[in-house]
Amino acid sequence: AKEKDLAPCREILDQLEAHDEAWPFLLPVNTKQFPTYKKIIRSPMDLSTIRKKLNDGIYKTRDDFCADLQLMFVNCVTFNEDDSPVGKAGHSMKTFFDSRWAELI
Ligand SMILES: Cc1ncccc1N[C@H]1CCCS(=O)(=O)C1
Repeated sequence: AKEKDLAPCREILDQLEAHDEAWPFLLPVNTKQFPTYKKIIRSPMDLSTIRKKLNDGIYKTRDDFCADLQLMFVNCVTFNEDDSPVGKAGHSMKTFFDSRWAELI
């Protein structure tokens, strides 16, 4: 198998989707509920979109996958206050992701 295959990405994504604080990230942000979102966030990203891209073979490397996760977290910090429910969930999810990602050799 390719030394840097994408199987660990599936595994980490499974764990992110199952995380207690994944709820803000499971689906694309609803721009009707948050009308300013599209103006402030130029490149929306969420876990369902990442799952589809992974399944459709869009990611060629692990780092392509990692970049979309980081985009999702940066969008969250950009739009949400750190002490808001969504902001706190985002920090928690990023800490979890970063620790699992670091475990990959
Ligand atoms: C990740 C994010 N950034 C900015 C605004 C909203 C969200 N997520 C929403 C997803 C649907 C449920 S919710 O509306 O409570 C939170």
